[in-house]
Amino acid sequence: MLKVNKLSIQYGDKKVVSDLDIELGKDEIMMLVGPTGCGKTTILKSLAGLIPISDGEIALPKWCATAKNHIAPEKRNVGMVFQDFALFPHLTVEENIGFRLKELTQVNRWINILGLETIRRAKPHQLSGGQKQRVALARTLAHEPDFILLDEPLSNLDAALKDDLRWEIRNALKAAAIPAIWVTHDQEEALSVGDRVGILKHGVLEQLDTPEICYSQPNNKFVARFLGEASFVTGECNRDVQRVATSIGDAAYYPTEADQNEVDVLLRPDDLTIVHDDIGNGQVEWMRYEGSARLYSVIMDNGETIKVRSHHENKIDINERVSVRIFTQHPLQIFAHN
Ligand SMILES: Nc1ncnc2c1ncn2[C@@H]1O[C@H](COP(=O)(O)OP(=O)(O)OP(=O)(O)O)[C@@H](O)[C@H]1O
Repeated sequence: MLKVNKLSIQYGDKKVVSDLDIELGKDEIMMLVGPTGCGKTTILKSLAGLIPISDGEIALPKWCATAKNHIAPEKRNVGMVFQDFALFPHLTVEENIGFRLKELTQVNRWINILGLETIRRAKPHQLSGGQKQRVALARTLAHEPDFILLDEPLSNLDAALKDDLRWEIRNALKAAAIPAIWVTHDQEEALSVGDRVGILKHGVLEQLDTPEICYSQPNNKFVARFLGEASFVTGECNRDVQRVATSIGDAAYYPTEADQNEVDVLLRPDDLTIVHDDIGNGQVEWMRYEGSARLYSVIMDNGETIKVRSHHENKIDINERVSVRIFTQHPLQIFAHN
């Protein structure tokens, strides 16, 4: 189990990470996301012992690092997987995976699990990007680290490959039962492969929870906007029946402190329906074709802008009148109106 307690990190006078608390279960995968420059890589480096911390502690059962008690990287038994694979070019796949290992059981185990048998004697320059990343992962896992840090491991690979490989990585981490922190810029990846997602802003963790909770019950509008398309419409809460009424329909809501009369209601594009309607309640501003779906931006007659996702066969031209309605059966998240 990995425990990070009130961790703060500074570069000179500049505080980059503040009061970070994370506790990971023994085989838990935490995705770490946030805008560029918010401190994700800095956090990974501090956990690996590559940079000093200014406050707080990082603890595993075998050691505890603090500002005064720095633990050297090689004493932490941490595994790292980078976007550039970092393989030794002159060594074969099996030599890379077994680098400095005396015993080859783990090497053979991960070659087998990650499907590298046919390339075990190849050199890195003979491998595709996906194969290189599998080798890098196998090397990390074969060394049996106590925890693993992944810094955008898939960002140098093409989209089709990413999809499969992210699941292979998740399955391998689970098979190894090692806690992992995985930094990504890909929202879909963050929501689909992690057990929990941490959303960071200016070095502060805004929310750390399951993907479902972060997506459907974000703590604030920043988190809501960061994880997927988010529209906000004005609503009025009726506490007696726990429903919120808006200009495009009403729905149940998650009770929060923002439970005032007037609130802002979070709508995801899939919470809504859109049909062509000459009278309607809004007008299509733009449409983005996504293959199986179409994403519409609609300017409502009351001035609010709403994004709606619809089946690809539901084709509506720009500037056409439409009717947009709330469709979802699940409660909606509300925020204080501003
Ligand atoms: N060695 C350094 N010295 C001084 N400032 C640094 C150093 N490394 C990073 N920073 C600053 O710390 C902040 C956090 O950087 P970090 O690389 O951790 O962000 P990030 O969230 O990983 O960004 P990205 O998503 O772009 O990779 C940034 O403002 C960055 O400019």
